[in-house]
Formats: sequence, structure tokens, C-alpha cells
Amino acid sequence: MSNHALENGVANIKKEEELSDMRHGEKFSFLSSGYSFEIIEQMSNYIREKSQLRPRIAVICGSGLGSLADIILDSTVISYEEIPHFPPSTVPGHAGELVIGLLDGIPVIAMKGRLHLYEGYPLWLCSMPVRVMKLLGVRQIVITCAAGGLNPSYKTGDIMIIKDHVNLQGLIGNSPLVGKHDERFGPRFFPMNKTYDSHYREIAKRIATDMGISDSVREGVHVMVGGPNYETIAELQFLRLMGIDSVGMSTVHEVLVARQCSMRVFAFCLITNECVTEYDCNLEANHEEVLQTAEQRQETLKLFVTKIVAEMAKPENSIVQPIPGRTPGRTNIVKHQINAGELRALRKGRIASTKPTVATEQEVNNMLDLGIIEPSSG
Ligand SMILES: O=P(O)(O)O[C@H]1O[C@H](CO)[C@@H](O)[C@H]1O
Ligand SMILES: Nc1nc2[nH]cnc2c(=O)[nH]1
Repeated sequence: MSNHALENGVANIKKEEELSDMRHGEKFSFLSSGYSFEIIEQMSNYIREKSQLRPRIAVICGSGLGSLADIILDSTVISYEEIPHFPPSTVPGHAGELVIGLLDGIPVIAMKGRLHLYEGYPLWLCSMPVRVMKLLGVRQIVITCAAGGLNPSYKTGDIMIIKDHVNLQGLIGNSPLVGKHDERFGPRFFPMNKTYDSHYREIAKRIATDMGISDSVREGVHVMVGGPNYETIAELQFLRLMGIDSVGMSTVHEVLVARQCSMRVFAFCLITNECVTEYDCNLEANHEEVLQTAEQRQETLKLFVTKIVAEMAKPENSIVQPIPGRTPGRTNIVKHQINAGELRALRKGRIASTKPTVATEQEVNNMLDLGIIEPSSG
């Protein structure tokens, strides 16, 4: 199947837009506004029917890091191409499969391969799987990528925990979030200063120490460029001046969408190559080296990710706070308190909720995340 799913999805959006009451910004926007909530819901419903598991934790596997998904047991594997509206993955080292199963006993959903801007997909489409996973019940996400090490102290094979990013695309107006806004995906205006969960970063550093790999674990600032070419020396010198430690062609758009819908984010890069910043150096970046480094480090990374997921799954580490910024007055659901017993009952299945709505488990989780309803200890 070529781009059938993509064309189909875009056709659906156009139809919806034609039918909708178009406002000025939507009618004349040259930027796409992405799949509607209903299309994302269709996709998540398709996936939900394939597996009984309801993971709260997702893992996105970067270039050559698909083997992280190979340790998921009792898995259901769904090819991207079979999911309605899901585009195919076209890059070597990205299998293009969703894997739902148990990672050391913990339910997870993994993307074995991601979608990139340089494949010709707009950023909203590249990050669309994050919204699908949100509707599936994911609340915590581990995002991994291959990246060039720009910090001169970094070595090939290092793991860089991302503590912050520079959204180069977004700074010039190319964000997955531009276009028509739907509050059900989260607020339009939201803060980014607590994006890379400090608690998870501390956990990861402790795990690195326990594993005896802390010498090769760094913490730094990541940038996403458009690709697919690697950078010139002048570009890398410019990025270094901006305080960048690692350079890649992904991750940032997924992180944005994950934060918008209140997921807790842990992200790291595998430094697959050292960025060349001197004109008299003969080294040249290439994708084979990227995949080779990923293969060499796969066993360490499998253990690292397994241990992180185990920690993230602990009740004390899985509490999710709604991201601030919900647009006031955009919902007519009255905010009210529900007690712990009601909350447990609501989460068990498709049952009638307390006043004033009737809600499914999924809706309850969304409402909790958005701060529309509140759990109480009573
Ligand atoms: O970010 P991921 O997909 O891990 O891979 C990185 O490595 C590839 C280039 O070698 C690009 O896809 C770049 O983004
Ligand atoms: N942009 C970019 N992406 C990468 N992915 C892996 N290595 C690199 C790199 O050096 N630059």
C-alpha cells in the first residue's frame, strides 16, 4: 500500500472542513490543521480491538532502536499500514509497527519506528501517533532517538538524557500544533518549562549508576532540524553557539504533542556519531554509522529502558497532573468532585458516571487530565 492511508485521511479532513462552519483563520490557512478528533478516535478504536491490554506507558523507538520493542512479550504487532489513516514508515531502521505487550510484566505500547518531516509528512502527521496513544490511555511516554553529538565532550555510544530542547522548527512557525484547535487534545497555549520530567531524569541517572554506565550517560539540550541531509560545519557551529548538545531530525514535535495532552515525558538520544565541526576533518556523517552504533548499544539500551519503564509504572511515579492552560469556557461540563470509590468504578468500564455526565473510562481519564473533574480522597 503506498500513500493510500494518507490520501484517505487528508480527503476526510477536507470533507469535514468543507462541511464545517469555516472561520477566517481556518479557511485561509496555508497550514494543515491535522486529523480531527473523530479520525484519531477511529484509529485508536481500531487498535483497541486488536489487544486487550490498556497500557499507560508508551515507548517511541528511534533509528535503529526498534530492538527495544523486541523484548516486549505476549505482543500484538500492528503494521502502520493496516491502521486506517496511518501513513507508512519509509526509513531504514524504522519497521513501521505498533507493538502492544508486556515489558517485564508492564503493559506498554511501542512505536517501532517513527514518522519524519523529511519523509514528506507534515509535523502534525509525524506526531499524530502520540494523540492516538493518548486516546488509548497512555499517560507516560519514553521517546528515544538517534542523534549527532555536538557537545565536544560527547562520544559515540553515549546516552544523552534530554533536559530541554530548542524547537527550531517551531520558532519559525512550523509546529505540529498550528492550525485548527480542538480543546479535546489539550490547551492551545501551554507552558514548556517543565517538559522533560525532572523526576524521571533523576530516576534515569540513578539507574545508570546502578547499571555502571553513568560515565556514558549525559544530560543535555536537543535540537530537531528538518533533514534529511546532515549539517554543514557552519550550521553546527551556529547550533553549538545556541547551547545545543545533540542534533537530530525528530522527537521535538512528538514531545510537544505529548505535553499538550498532559503526558509525562522522558526522552533520550543515543549519540550515534560525533558532529564534525572542523573543516580539516575527514569524517562524514552517514546513516549506516547511525544504525551500526544503535546495534552496538542495543543490549544496554534494552536494559536501561526496561528499568526506566519499571520505575515509571510504580504508583508513586505515575501520577499525572493536567497541564496548565485549559481555555476557560470551552466546555460546558461542570467541574465537580468525584470521590475515590466513584473514580475506581468509573475507571473499571463503560458505566454511567456521577452527575452531570455519563462517561466512558477513556472520557473520565481525559477529563481528569484536563482538570474538568477532580479526584478527591473522600
Ligand atoms: O530521530 P531518529 O528517527 O531516531 O533518527 C535520526 O537518525 C536519522 C539520520 O541518520 C534521522 O531519522 C534522525 O532523525
Ligand atoms: N541532524 C542529525 N541527525 C542525526 N541523527 C543521527 N545523527 C545525526 C546528525 O549528526 N545530525
